[in-house]
Amino acid sequence: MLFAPQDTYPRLVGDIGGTNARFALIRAPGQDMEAMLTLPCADFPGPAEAIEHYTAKTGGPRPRWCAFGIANPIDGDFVKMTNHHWAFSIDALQARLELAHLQVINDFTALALALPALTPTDLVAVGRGAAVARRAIGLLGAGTGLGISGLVPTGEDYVPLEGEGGHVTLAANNAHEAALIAWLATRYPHVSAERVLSGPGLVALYEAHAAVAGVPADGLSAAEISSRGLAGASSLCVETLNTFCAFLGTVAADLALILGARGGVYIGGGIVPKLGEFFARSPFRARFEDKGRFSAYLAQIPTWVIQAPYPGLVGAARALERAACAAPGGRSRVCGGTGSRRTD
Ligand SMILES: Nc1ncnc2c1ncn2[C@@H]1O[C@H](COP(=O)(O)OP(=O)(O)OP(=O)(O)O)[C@@H](O)[C@H]1O
Repeated sequence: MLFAPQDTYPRLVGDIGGTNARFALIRAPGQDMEAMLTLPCADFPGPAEAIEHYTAKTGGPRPRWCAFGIANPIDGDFVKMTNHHWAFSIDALQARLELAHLQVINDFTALALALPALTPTDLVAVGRGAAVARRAIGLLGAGTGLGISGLVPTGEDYVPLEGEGGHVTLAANNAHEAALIAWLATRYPHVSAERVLSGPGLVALYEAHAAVAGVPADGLSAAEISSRGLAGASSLCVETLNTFCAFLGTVAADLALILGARGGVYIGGGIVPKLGEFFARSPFRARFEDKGRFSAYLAQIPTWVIQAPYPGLVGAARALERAACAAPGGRSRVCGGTGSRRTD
């Protein structure tokens, strides 16, 4: 079906994590995202209510096209979130919201789509290395869970990866890490990377440090562990944060090797961007390069922390733009107005 560019607006974009749902609007072709709002998922029975709350607050004409990333694998029409109670049918959601087009994609697939649109001010480089153009790019991020994705170049474009890399098996790099993993294995049947590299994982890692050191663990939240670690107020929290960064270095390097990510590795999610200078000084980068015969290969690969405030929304906007361009008549009739930031 042919359509005019304005038929795809207003566009609603979203980024639904295990804890927070973020939304924004693109009202017309060529306009930037506006009215960004973050809502706690726990306050709503499902995405329909959260989106209705958002659109009632922002006012204006009803959105016609919508895309959101969600922290879940997408396999068919029914989505049941792993990290909280939301469960919904994509078709029913589209009908209830009276949308002409609805795209629900994995949140890290959406974030991967945003990467080419990020500018140097959106990124903080950690360590050396230089990106090679038109090579694969890696992406990982710890939040409520551990998201992993990437971009693989095809022709003039990229294909975003949709996998479940957060559930790979966590590997130890030394005897202390092996002891931590052995303790975690008494709690979980499978010690995946996400068991450590996430908000709940940071708490588990702190408890593992306490158990291995033979000292009592205080009942701290992930945010409390990181704030005490950043302030140097607790040696156990400092050690926990350093081990967290080291494990992230291991997993980021594994990802870079698997993808051949000479285009660089990006780090997003809700946790690392809050660690600031601590992360730059942490064992992350040394561990990233600590791969025996492949250390020199990894030393050439840059690693960046994403500091942009709403990169998932940029990715959802890119997903809509790609869908509009791919629709019959879209390339000639729709692709003029990006409604999101420039891509490569
Ligand atoms: N300052 C902090 N330090 C460490 N962990 C934190 C901090 N603030 C929040 N967290 C943890 O980060 C997680 C929330 O991450 P994020 O903001 O990415 O949410 P989300 O987008 O809903 O998550 P996701 O997309 O991973 O499901 C929670 O587990 C929380 O405990």
